[in-house]
Amino acid sequence: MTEIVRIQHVTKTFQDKKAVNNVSFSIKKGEVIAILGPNGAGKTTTISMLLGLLHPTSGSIQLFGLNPSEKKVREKIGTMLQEVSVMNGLKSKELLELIRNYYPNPLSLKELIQLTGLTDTDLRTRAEKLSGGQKRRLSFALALSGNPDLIMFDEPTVGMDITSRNRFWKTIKQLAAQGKTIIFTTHYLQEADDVAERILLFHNGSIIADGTPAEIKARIAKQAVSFTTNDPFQAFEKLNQHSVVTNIYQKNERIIVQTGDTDAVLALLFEEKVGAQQIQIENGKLEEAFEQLTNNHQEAM
Ligand SMILES: Nc1ncnc2c1ncn2[C@@H]1O[C@H](COP(=O)(O)OP(=O)(O)OP(=O)(O)O)[C@@H](O)[C@H]1O
Repeated sequence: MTEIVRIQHVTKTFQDKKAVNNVSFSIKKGEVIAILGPNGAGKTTTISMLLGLLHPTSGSIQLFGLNPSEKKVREKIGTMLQEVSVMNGLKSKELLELIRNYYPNPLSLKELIQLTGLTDTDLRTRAEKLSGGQKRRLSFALALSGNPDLIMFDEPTVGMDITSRNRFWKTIKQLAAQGKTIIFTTHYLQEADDVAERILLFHNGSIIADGTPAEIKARIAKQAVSFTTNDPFQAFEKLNQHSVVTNIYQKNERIIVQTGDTDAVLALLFEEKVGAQQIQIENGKLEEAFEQLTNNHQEAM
């Protein structure tokens, strides 16, 4: 598969603050990537460098095998930044036509309307009179107007209501299905889990985990099998002898068996005849994985 993004040993220092610290990763065509992390993790700085708006203090960045600031690269990129600023004096439709004309292979107005949900009223309104939500729709349409191969967003859903948010992610999934490469930053674990195929988890300027949402969960969130039984004491005794059981405890009426292999524990429940009822498999939550990863990392430093 074609490599679209390659970042090698990139560091960005502001005064003596290392906002991004020796980060390397590459992204292939068609991947949907979430850059996830708490405040100050280095997400915006990374996206800004990918967009060619900031230059790395050291290390190298290539997009489509070229420098991010080259015209050939810029024509293939669409973006919507946190601060939405649009040109005053023009109606949305005029602005869209203007920007579309910059690109060799733009999307039609009809396609842009279909993708972003821009309304007739939006299109007729002058840029300075647009509401926050209308501005967002316009800037999303502007981002897509050049029919970009690579789309990058910095916290795209901040300030969107739930309907706009759902619509936005539906469109992103549609674009991903067409083979577009998509990178977005977010604080929201749920968003990363729902939309991204791969998460780069940033903390203090470094990548502390890189994998699918499922891999990140499996790596550290504990999975468990839980059940009820008439004889908890006997269940404890029997299950505790097996090395596949990492921890066992009782919570409310349920016995919780933590493990790296829920299938093996399930088999044990029947082999050991512990009288298990109402059996459930509990998968680790991404929220917990996120907290544990960032906490562990802090402790290690
Ligand atoms: N222009 C700048 N000058 C000085 N320090 C900066 C500058 N830009 C960012 N920083 C610092 O670099 C670190 C990383 O900032 P960055 O904005 O990349 O984080 P972030 O993960 O996007 O955070 P948030 O989620 O709050 O937007 C922070 O400590 C920030 O204060």
